[in-house]
Amino acid sequence: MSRRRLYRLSVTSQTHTLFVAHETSVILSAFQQQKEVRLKSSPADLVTETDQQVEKMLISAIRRKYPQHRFIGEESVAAGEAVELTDSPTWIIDPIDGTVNFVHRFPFVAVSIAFTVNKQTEFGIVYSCVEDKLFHAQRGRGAYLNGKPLCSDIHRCVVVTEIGAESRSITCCVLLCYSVRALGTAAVDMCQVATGGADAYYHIGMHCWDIAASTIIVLEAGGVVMDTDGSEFDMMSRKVIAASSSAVANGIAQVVQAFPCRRDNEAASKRKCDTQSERAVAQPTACVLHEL
Ligand SMILES: Nc1ncnc2c1ncn2[C@@H]1O[C@H](CO)[C@@H](O)[C@H]1OP(=O)(O)O
Ligand SMILES: [Mg+2]
Ligand SMILES: [Mg+2]
Repeated sequence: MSRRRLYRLSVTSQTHTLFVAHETSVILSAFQQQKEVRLKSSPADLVTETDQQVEKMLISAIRRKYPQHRFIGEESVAAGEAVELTDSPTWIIDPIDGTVNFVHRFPFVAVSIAFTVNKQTEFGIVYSCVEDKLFHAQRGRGAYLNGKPLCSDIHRCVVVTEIGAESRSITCCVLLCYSVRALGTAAVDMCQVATGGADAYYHIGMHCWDIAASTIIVLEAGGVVMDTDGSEFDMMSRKVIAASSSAVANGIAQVVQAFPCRRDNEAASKRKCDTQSERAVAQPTACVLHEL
């Protein structure tokens, strides 16, 4: 499996070459192997050595180039780090989205990386490794699948969601739409809305690293992203609807009944984290994502 995709990310005045392919080749070679699996919060919340290894590789590569930048990584948070989204440049990373799939060799697993400045997402990358599909979007510059532009001209009435321990609202949407799908990776589910494979996606209980990158991909493809109650999307709320149009999104918001979820940044939100030095780093927002 020698598929390689090379991205050059230019952030502020610096240029950093991020070999997304290097990390994903680790995932692909581990995909067929026997894995040692550990449980996190529930029997459906798994982690493998590969999740941890890929997150470490990504963070150390980015940190070498941008020592001032901050990170929110799924496995770092599982190891005890706080979720603090500040105005500072922040990378939000899910090293393997779809770990249950990865463990079972169900071929939908993705690396999800978003980059935010002033709490706004500047770009997002979702790489569905086995499918070899690379979705990316940059704020104001559109969304792409393997380098080809995406648009949101879609009317196929397929809804994607996840049916996990915390996805109790699925029955509401089954009544509403023609068909429901669940791929087992929130990032790829949401990219289906960006491609037009699905009309809508909703999920309650996922985390910010599951959907940070795919949110900008849906928006830049012309789609709509909102809270499950129809209010403005809040990345930390653990509730999301993504749809091809406001009408579809609002239709889902009317039937989905959310249940209480602890916010991703609940503990951290009480802390003051916008220091002067962080603001200074956050000023230049220009960033460019090039496919080479
Ligand atoms: N507590 C939770 N409830 C629902 N979905 C969750 C969840 N925690 C993670 N997910 C994500 O939901 C999808 C599976 O249903 C995956 O994207 C999975 O991410 P993960 O594989 O990175 O853990
Ligand atoms: Mg995930
Ligand atoms: Mg994960």
